[in-house]
Amino acid sequence: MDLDAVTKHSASHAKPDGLILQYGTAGFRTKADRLDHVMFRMGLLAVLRSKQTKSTIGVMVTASHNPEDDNGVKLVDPLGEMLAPSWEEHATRLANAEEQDLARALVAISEEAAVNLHQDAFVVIARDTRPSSEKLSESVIDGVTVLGGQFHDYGLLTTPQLHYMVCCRNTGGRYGEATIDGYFHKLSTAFAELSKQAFCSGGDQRTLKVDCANGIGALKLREMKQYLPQGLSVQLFNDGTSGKLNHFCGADFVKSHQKPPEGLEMKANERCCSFDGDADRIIYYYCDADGHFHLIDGDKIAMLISSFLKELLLEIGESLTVGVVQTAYANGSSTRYLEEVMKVPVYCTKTGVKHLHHKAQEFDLGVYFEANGHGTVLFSKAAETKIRQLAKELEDKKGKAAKMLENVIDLFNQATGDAISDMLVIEAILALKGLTIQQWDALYTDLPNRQLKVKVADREVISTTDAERQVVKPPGLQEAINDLVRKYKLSRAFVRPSGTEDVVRVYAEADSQENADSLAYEVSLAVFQQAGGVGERPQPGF
Ligand SMILES: CC(=O)N[C@H]1[C@@H](OP(=O)(O)O)O[C@H](CO)[C@@H](O)[C@@H]1O
Ligand SMILES: [Mg+2]
Repeated sequence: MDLDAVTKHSASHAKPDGLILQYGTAGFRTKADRLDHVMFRMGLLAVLRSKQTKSTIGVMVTASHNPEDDNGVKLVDPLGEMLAPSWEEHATRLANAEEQDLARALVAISEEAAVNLHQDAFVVIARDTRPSSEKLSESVIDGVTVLGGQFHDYGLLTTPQLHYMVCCRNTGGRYGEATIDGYFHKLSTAFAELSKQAFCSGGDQRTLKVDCANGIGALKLREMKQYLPQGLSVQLFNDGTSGKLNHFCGADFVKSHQKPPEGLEMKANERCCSFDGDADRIIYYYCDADGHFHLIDGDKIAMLISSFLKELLLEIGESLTVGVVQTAYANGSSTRYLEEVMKVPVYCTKTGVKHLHHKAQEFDLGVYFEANGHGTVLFSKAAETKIRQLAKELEDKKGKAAKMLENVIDLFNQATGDAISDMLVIEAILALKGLTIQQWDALYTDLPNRQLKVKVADREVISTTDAERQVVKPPGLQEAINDLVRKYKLSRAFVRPSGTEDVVRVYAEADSQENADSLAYEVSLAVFQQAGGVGERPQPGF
């Protein structure tokens, strides 16, 4: 390592005085103008990780659903998964090192992680459409090259597309070709094959309206349109030509405000969906004839997908295990429906995709979705081999089901949740089953719920257990929540410190919206009072 060169280059990526950041649930995120040093240092770290794993590592510059003037960065590990936890610690340490300690921190990390410094390093980089992203990705490249790493800059990609590229590059092309064309080709071929019966020539054209959050999803979906069968017409809204990224639009806005995005004209019963700013989340919705808005979130998506998979498995007569992984934010009705009606085992993990992904790997077919629309399906190696073999051997109805499952494997992005890939899976399932969005929605009714944020002086004073459903500290807070929950029917509430924002999140559900709202308010007040709330006290009413 040429530490003198590192120190010299680092001087032009100076760390703002006193700035301390944490590699959180989704990497580093803050205002874009405070991130230059982090980008440079993540370039350095990616080189070390690449040398250590003897693999290509990805660096994605994005702040997903956060405002346009934020930005962020995360590293993608060899198989397209999130960075390993021990390296998250290295990332935090490197990002927070004072200028004069940077070289020492690099050496310490290399030693602790037993990095062979003579090994070659290769890093792939991509970015979202934020105005700050291009400059920041150049800083990543500066970090990579100063340590002698090779790189390829993909330029503009969705986050899941970068995960896909990393996975392709480290699996000798078995997963697909590591180009944008390879991605489009893989997904569109699987989609066309899976849904060919539904989209055969002469059939009705199905229309889907997509709110692209004025982000990267718009660019990539527009490029993909030419690959899709005639039978599916995808109409893009909030495509970035005029509106601001994530501003009153996108999956996060729609899910958290439970209302339609601006910039998308909805007629009654039209099928619509929203991507988030880096296109790794998707949410569906529609307005009924009375003008009521209906949200179909990640829980209902998981339900639709797992029921389709179960039907196909039943058809081929294979007893492969299907498990659904959720977080505490999953609507109580969804958990009940999956367990009691569909008889699918459901597991709850901590918030954050890496936890769900990890749990989902325990099943032959692991379906995971956060309620906010981030998710995918993972197939174990054994299940994939079995299904591909059956697709060759079986005939008639069984053979058809096995081939469909094979196409489902290819259509899902198994590295991470992917709005484009998930959208195509959902569109295929709805078309094949002849389901309208209303019929899908009607399979169960969500319990009314409310999410709130509370500002506290230090959110780390709250610690939780039981997949974040119970508070352990500060003492007395969980008892207070229990007492409040007891006042309402079909109620549930929990609080946890956010991993991406400086707030404590409060979630409540109950038998009516009014009750969910008051429970959420009362719990917020308890947090404010017992966990050091700052600023304005929570107020009732929304
Ligand atoms: C309630 C909620 O939606 N939380 C989000 C949010 O995490 P927090 O730790 O709650 O800030 O951002 C994560 C990263 O995008 C996402 O995985 C997660 O689901
Ligand atoms: Mg995102």
